[in-house]
Amino acid sequence: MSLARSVTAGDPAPSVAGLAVQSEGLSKRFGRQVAVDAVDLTVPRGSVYGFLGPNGSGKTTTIRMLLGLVRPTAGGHRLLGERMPDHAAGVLPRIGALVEGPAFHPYLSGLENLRRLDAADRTADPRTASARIGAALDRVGLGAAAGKRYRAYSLGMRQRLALAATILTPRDLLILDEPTNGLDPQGTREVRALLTEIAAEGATVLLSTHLLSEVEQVCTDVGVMHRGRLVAQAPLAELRASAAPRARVETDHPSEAALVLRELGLVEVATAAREATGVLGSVPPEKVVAALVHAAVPVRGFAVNAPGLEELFVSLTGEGFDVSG
Ligand SMILES: Nc1ncnc2c1ncn2[C@@H]1O[C@H](COP(=O)(O)OP(=O)(O)OP(=O)(O)O)[C@@H](O)[C@H]1O
Repeated sequence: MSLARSVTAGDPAPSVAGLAVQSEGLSKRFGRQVAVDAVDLTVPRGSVYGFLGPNGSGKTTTIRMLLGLVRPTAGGHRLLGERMPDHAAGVLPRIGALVEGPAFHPYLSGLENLRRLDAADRTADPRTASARIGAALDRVGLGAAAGKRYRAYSLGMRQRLALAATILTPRDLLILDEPTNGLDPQGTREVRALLTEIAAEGATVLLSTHLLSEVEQVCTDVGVMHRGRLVAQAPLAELRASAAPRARVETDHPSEAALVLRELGLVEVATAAREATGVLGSVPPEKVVAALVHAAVPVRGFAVNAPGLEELFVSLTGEGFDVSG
């Protein structure tokens, strides 16, 4: 019996069940402008998925569609395996979202603001409210500033309070739009550590960012947006491997050189008119040179190209990424 047939009607297919977010052809037009163009997201459960792209590439609009804050022009999606928006009532309480800061009251303290939000959550037990709110404030590093009025909070503190609001109750999925925006370096480090911790506890985290370094530091998976399109999506380790250092041998005898590269254990060995290339892996470049000499392959030039993730993404999008932070 096929796996597909063992699933009862109406159940999501097993592959879908393994995904925290899945979209098909998700699209949004604003008048003539296509802001999001047929995006197929696959966010594995338990991953920290970096939704990476320059400003204006469509990340926020995609996130707003995922959360049902804006209606797609075309396409659809599932969250935690459930078709949206049909199952919104059951699924949304399991999701924490940070999109545009929640409406915090300027004259109430951070603590009082969280109390209000918590009280409005019908799924939260009022008897454990104080412990829950205190823990959330501590986790985002606002314990000491809990009694301060929101209007006196810095941008970074506001961002942390918004984050605290998303983790008041345990969530299966966090969807965060630029969660480290406006934070100082220390705050940025703390929030990144917190996200890693939340993921280690079993939740899936989808965060948008324009910082490649953020993806490299916290994410297990990445989706790259460019002008409304998802131009790449893969586990980070896979992308790193495809951006791995490659040896390039300039020679009039490319097939002989390729043979040497293969024998040494280089992978993805390829030949062109006057060159042979291969991914070095753990083979040191000097060993390649020595082997070529030993095999008497006439070499005119030798180079190691290590494109790195940044170069790989730039080649995909034709645009640079902000690598600071
Ligand atoms: N409500 C709207 N009406 C018209 N155009 C919009 C609207 N919202 C977004 N856009 C346009 O859609 C495109 C994608 O914007 P979006 O905010 O989704 O990008 P982004 O990648 O999140 O960038 P940023 O980080 O600057 O928010 C932009 O060109 C933007 O101007």
